[in-house]
Amino acid sequence: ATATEVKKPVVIGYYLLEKDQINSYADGKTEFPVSAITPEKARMLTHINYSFLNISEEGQCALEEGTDPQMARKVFDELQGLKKHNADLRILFSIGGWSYTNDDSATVGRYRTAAASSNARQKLAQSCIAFMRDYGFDGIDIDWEYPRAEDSANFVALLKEIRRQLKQEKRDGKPAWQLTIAAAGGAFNMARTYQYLPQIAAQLDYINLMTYDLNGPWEQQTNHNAHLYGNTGEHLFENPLRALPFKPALSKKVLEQRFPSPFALTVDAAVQQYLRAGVPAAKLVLGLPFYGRAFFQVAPDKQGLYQTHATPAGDVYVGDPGLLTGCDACTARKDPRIATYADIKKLLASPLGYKSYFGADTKVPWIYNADKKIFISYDNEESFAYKVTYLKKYGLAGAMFWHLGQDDEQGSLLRSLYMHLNPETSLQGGVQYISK
Ligand SMILES: C#CCO[C@@H]1[C@@H](C)[C@H](OC(=O)NCCNC(=N)NC(=O)NC)[C@@H](C)C(=O)O[C@H](CC)[C@@](C)(O)[C@@H]2OC(C)(C)O[C@H]([C@@H]2C)[C@H](C)C[C@@]1(C)O
Repeated sequence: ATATEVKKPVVIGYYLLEKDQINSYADGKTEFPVSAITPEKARMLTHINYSFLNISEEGQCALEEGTDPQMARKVFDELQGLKKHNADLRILFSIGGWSYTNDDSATVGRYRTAAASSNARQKLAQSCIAFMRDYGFDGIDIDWEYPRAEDSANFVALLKEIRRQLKQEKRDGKPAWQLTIAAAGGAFNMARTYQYLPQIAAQLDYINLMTYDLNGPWEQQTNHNAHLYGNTGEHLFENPLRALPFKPALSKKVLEQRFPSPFALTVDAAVQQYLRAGVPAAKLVLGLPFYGRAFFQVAPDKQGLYQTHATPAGDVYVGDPGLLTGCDACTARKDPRIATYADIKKLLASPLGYKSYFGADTKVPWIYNADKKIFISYDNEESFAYKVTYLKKYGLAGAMFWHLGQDDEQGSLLRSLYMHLNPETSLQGGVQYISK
């Protein structure tokens, strides 16, 4: 490669296939089988992260209990098969995810324990690398949401152990093994490990920022899922990073400069906080949501923005699954609070009164249905254009997104993301057929 050749931006797509979908994979009824990742899509991706593995009771990398290993192998072989369309494509598996690792999860203890001693770390790392080799993966992504402050040093030690063992694994002729994590996209979750970020980053190829879920039914007012910039009308927060026990202590002046407070919880705020922590921009990957979040009983002022709402906030949804009028898929999934980009496009095309707006300052779209008093915050090709311009401005490695199965049939979001990241390709009219 010529010295001047700029590294291709990464496009990291999470591929979710839950246990029951794996077990019934051969029945042809899978919602989003690997075959839905068309050759064209495979050529627009640099990484696919299979979600999720868990840590077993024995402290090892494993399929979720009750997963049929033969069917899992079929799925993984199909994922590896995508490389025939794109020789540079890397397929990693992701361990964890919200359900297995949030503070109230039944299995979060396994993560804390696995990181808490050198024996446990060595055993987990060894099992993950064996799993990776056995199924032909190209690396490991850890999606622990989130290590607590008291877990942070152990978390660094775990990453070091995995990296140490990966270095021992010969990988002649194929792309080097990679180790990545999914990391907090908001200052509150970021605060837990903030002071360890340089040490965490040193072990990693990429840090996938979950710069979404910035607002949801847990907030008093409606606001955006993943707005790039703030708005003077939105709720501001005291900056939790300012209160961290920095050693040596930072002067009041430095604290005020580094951690503006109060501040708006935005994508830009998160990226700047990672950069100020000393994380190399070239390891940062900007997370994009392929889903939107719906709020109910929302007043019409400001087209539903920054209004009170009545949306059940619990992890398991209780209430009418049909609240998001017109979203049959949401009703089938029994949760009207999360709509895929595909669902949202259908709602906007329907005669049900969903109107879309775009924030001149926040650079994200939203929907308000005055008749049904429904507010939906989401992302689209327009907000992605602004986010790609932003990530290029700060020299980030590229984009990640949650998740592949939420795009529309044609894969419009992925294509717009790819084209904005690779404008030279789009000049040649469509995805370059990378034949290798
Ligand atoms: C990492 C993650 C996101 O987890 C999703 C769950 C946790 C889903 O979370 C998200 O979609 N989060 C979007 C942001 N992504 C992440 N937090 N993490 C991430 O992107 N990592 C790369 C939430 C909104 C959800 O639907 O949770 C419901 C209760 C509301 C829950 C927990 O019952 C659940 O319901 C379904 C939809 C049936 O899915 C399962 C899970 C049991 C699976 C296991 C969780 C999953 C994949 O839907």
